[in-house]
Amino acid sequence: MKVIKFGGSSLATGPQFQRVIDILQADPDRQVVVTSAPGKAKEFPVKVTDLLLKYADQAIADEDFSETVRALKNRYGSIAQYFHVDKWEIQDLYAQIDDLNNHHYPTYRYLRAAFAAHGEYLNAQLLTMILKALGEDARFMDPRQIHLHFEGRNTVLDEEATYDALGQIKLEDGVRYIFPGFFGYNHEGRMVTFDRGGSDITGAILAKGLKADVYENFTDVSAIYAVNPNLVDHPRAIHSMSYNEMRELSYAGFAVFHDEAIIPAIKGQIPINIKNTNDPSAPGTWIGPSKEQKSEEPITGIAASKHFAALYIHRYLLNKGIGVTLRLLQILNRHHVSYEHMPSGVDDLTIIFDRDQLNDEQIEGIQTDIQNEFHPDTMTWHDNFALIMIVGQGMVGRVGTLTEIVTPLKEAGISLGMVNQGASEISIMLGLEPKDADAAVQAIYHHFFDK
Ligand SMILES: Nc1ncnc2c1ncn2[C@@H]1O[C@H](COP(=O)(O)OP(=O)(O)O)[C@@H](O)[C@H]1O
Ligand SMILES: N[C@@H](CC(=O)OP(=O)(O)O)C(=O)O
Repeated sequence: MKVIKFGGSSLATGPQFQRVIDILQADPDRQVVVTSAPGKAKEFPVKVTDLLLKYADQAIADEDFSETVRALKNRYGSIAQYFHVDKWEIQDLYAQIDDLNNHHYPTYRYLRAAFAAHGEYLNAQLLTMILKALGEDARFMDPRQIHLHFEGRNTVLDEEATYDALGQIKLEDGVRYIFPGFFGYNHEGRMVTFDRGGSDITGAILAKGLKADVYENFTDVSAIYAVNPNLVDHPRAIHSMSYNEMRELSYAGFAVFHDEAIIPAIKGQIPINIKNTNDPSAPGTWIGPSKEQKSEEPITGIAASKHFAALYIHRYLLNKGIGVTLRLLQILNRHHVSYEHMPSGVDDLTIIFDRDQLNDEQIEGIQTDIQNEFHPDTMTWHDNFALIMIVGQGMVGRVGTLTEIVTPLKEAGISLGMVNQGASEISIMLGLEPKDADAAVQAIYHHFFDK
């Protein structure tokens, strides 16, 4: 059995839905289907999830949302019309859009989650209707088995409850099960969403929980490329890579697959195949356990992400102080802040944060407490910081890779704020100004791949 997830670009229009149906019908093993909300298309520049969040914010602010609701109905209506879906069935979807604003939600966060989740919730219902009309035995699955709750800014999966519940599902031959992605429910039965792009995570959880042979993830590119295709023309495709390589690359900016979606796949040892809905015969990219044979290329991919911030602290004999790191972490804990990385030198260290997770009050509070407790010689806050991750199993034990990475940067006149190599040796992280990040990625890519 295969779990097959379609991204928003694959389900954006009627013709795209037809491609999805052809892909499903080409393989009876594609039994568990995960849908995203309709994404962008040439004629629809805004994703349905963004429209729903706009609708939510307008409802919260007591503003007129009639135009937004019209746009939402138009998205589902145009797909339904393409397949001549029964008028009453479309009306039912429209009523669910209208009804969103008639419910009570305990907080704005739950309200926004319920609105956003309906992008996939309605799309899964629509796909089920269309498949049934085509004579398929298709069943809509409300993802009640996926137990989620909000914890601070994060969404947490209750693994035991989820995998117990999924373990109870007995799949019948010849039936297709259509699950909406991106959300689950808390113990009060409220919809709780993952972060943006989280339908990939739903697919991975179902693949593990239902013991799939493979997790197919259909998107709008024919492979994962060694570099973001928006930065380099015709970049080299990655045919296969390890879970750990993908985890690092998606963490650092390969938005094609959500970084947290790797974890259930690793735990269930489910191979992942990224494929293109518009070119389904292309082999795509395989992601699985570590390759036994060493790759010929030292580098598998280069990713960049610009949503970080960094705090640089310098004080002579910082390394001699006992419990310095512990006390720093206690300060972060007091301000409910988590950090991403903490590379250190003899007398200094840098703490790297996800900028999107911080507010101004926390930034101020952390600096004041560090000032009072450590009296650093220098402390500087970099509000915008970019990280580049150069990843490759082929770097392990290889001599001179770092020189090869920094040489093209020197030639391009790009200065680095930080260099850090992970203990696993499969990645090297560079920290630099966001304005230099794209040029740095291009320079490193051309050095390694344009030979
Ligand atoms: N290294 C990469 N390889 C392939 N695509 C990438 C890479 N980095 C970023 N992307 C972007 O990811 C996009 C696909 O992800 P996404 O838009 O989330 O798709 P979907 O709607 O199918 O979920 C591609 O169109 C591409 O622009
Ligand atoms: N629809 C949600 C979740 C998702 O995973 O979408 P996509 O598969 O289009 O990235 C979002 O836009 O974030």
